Amino acid sequence: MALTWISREEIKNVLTYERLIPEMETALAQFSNGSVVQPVRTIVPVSKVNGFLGVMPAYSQEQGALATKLVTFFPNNKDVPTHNAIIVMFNPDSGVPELLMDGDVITTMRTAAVSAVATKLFCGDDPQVLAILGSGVQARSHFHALTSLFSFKKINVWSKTLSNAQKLADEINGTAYDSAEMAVRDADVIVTVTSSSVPVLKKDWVKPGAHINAVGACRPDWQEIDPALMTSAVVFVDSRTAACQESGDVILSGAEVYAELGEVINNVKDKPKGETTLFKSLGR
Ligand SMILES: NC(=O)C1=CN([C@@H]2O[C@H](COP(=O)(O)OP(=O)(O)OC[C@H]3O[C@@H](n4cnc5c(N)ncnc54)[C@H](O)[C@@H]3O)[C@@H](O)[C@H]2O)C=CC1
Ligand SMILES: O=C(O)C1=NCCCC1
Repeated sequence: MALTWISREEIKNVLTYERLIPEMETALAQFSNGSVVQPVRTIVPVSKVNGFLGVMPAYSQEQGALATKLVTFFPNNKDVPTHNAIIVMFNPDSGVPELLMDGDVITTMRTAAVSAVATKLFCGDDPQVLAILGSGVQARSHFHALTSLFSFKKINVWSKTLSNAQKLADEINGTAYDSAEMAVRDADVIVTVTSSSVPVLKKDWVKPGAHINAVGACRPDWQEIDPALMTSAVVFVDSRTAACQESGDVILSGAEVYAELGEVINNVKDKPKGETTLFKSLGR
């Protein structure tokens, strides 16, 4: 059996947000209309580092794709990234494994591309101010994905450590804040991309009608969002089943999930008008 390896450099050379964002819109639509088989991932806790191994299989007959992503999240990593992933592709007719590829670049870009789809659905064409809470890998990918669609007049950055916020702000021509409240108060789009397991974004700080992409806190006992914000915003998810099993922000607040993004894309659910919207991203 000859297994082809596709490296992160090869993936970086072909993957662009211009291609990925429309592909993610299609994938979300197919997931929600049932044409993709994608059970909630299996999580193997690695408790000594408060991390996990996630096993994420999927099958699309339409696309002739049978694959599994294996991803680790070790939040205490310092000299290597906190997330590491590989993807295995099997021949969908024979079940023979054919491709092994880097999963880091895809995880990094795919996550931001899905937030970009959500932002485009709920924010109109002209959001002016973007706030990013967090300053790691996803903070950077979200900057790139969102600025591939929108021309923000101002980009605010907050991080737990001010020097990290400043470093990112310098890279992206943004403004660093030492208070999350100050960073988000005039924002039309807010992205929470932290490894925090307690809320970093409060309801009272958010401008009514803003859109939030809540990307961290993917375990049932972790939160990134104030419960009062979860229950007052219109909440969207990538997968309703996953949100009810994995999202502490949904489970612990008791927030109602209004719709999957795919249901809005498929015109099964209406878009809210003028309300604060929150996309709780868990990953696919
Ligand atoms: N929804 C999805 O599909 C995906 C979600 N994620 C999640 O997004 C988040 C960010 O991921 P990366 O940027 O790759 O990680 P990273 O390790 O590169 O960055 C993490 C950021 O969180 C900050 N942070 C850590 N603890 C904090 C705390 N207690 N309070 C506030 N900030 C804190 C760090 O300072 C850093 O800025 C993680 O929670 C990760 O699991 C990552 C990939 C996919
Ligand atoms: O979808 C993914 O990949 C991940 N989601 C949550 C955090 C770990 C990676």
